[in-house]
Amino acid sequence: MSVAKKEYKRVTVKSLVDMKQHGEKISMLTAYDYSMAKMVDAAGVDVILVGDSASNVMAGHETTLPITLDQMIYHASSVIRGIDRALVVVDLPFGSYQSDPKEALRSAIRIMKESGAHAVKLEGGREIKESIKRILNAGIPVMGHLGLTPQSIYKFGTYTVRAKEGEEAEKLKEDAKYLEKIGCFAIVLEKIPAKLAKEVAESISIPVIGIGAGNGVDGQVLVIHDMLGITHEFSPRFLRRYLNLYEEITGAVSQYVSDVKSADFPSDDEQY
Ligand SMILES: Nc1nc(=O)c2c([nH]1)NC[C@@H]1CN(c3ccc(C(=O)N[C@@H](CCC(=O)O)C(=O)O)cc3)CN21
Ligand SMILES: CC(C)C(=O)C(=O)O
Ligand SMILES: [Mg+2]
Repeated sequence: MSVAKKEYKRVTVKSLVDMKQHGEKISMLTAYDYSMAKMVDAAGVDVILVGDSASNVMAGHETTLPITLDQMIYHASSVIRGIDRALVVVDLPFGSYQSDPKEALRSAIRIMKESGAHAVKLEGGREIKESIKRILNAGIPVMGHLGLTPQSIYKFGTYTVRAKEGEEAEKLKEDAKYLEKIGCFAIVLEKIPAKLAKEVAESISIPVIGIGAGNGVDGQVLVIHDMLGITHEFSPRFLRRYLNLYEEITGAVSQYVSDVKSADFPSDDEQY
């Protein structure tokens, strides 16, 4: 397909749907702080996700469950100060939307008001439809998230590929259609068979962004620490590493340590 590339001054939820219509793939990466967001935005990424994966990569927790709404707002407000162009989507953290639709809306409003973000993302399909509808009714754009939903890790017990079986695949397809119908502007599909993801992307008109969901979808997302090789022990098959920053950074720091110990640093030129 020929791709007429249009430069969007500021990416909006509408420009993403436009991109799908024109066959232009959507690039999305996570960021959790000002300096990283500035680089990711300058490099031309379309969507920045302030993911609850901050719980893992920023705070060192084993799962995404412990991160709080206040902490997500802190990360999101830092990211917003770093960007000129990207659309910024923020994960509603575990516990901030599952108990009831009113609380879900309150949580989404806090994110929009206190961080300046442009949209929120919630994990789940029809189980959380009332919450999604309430947030949408308040004029807040919602991104869906189906397939591997890390906030439900203890229900499944593993991070293996989801929706390989008929029934789970059918449910996912119906959920995706439902999310489109009620007005979500895009959907993340995480770690499901490429064939199923392609089928879903072709069955709806809103963009489908994949992570471990193959090349038949409308865009891709990765955790920035993974693609830069900072989380060097995390090696799922879907990950492409563009740098090995773990080695670069530990190398630079150990050089600094040795320069300080040997009194090589600072030199005559590096003092007053
Ligand atoms: N650093 C980081 N990257 C992510 O992509 C990410 C997070 N954290 N935290 C939240 C979720 C969790 N995600 C995950 C977690 C594990 C696998 C995974 O595939 N892990 C192992 C074992 C899977 C298995 O049990 O089969 C793998 O080898 O692929 C994939 C996505 C995606 N998200
Ligand atoms: C992996 C992406 C989709 C995510 O939800 C996160 O980073 O929290
Ligand atoms: Mg997440």
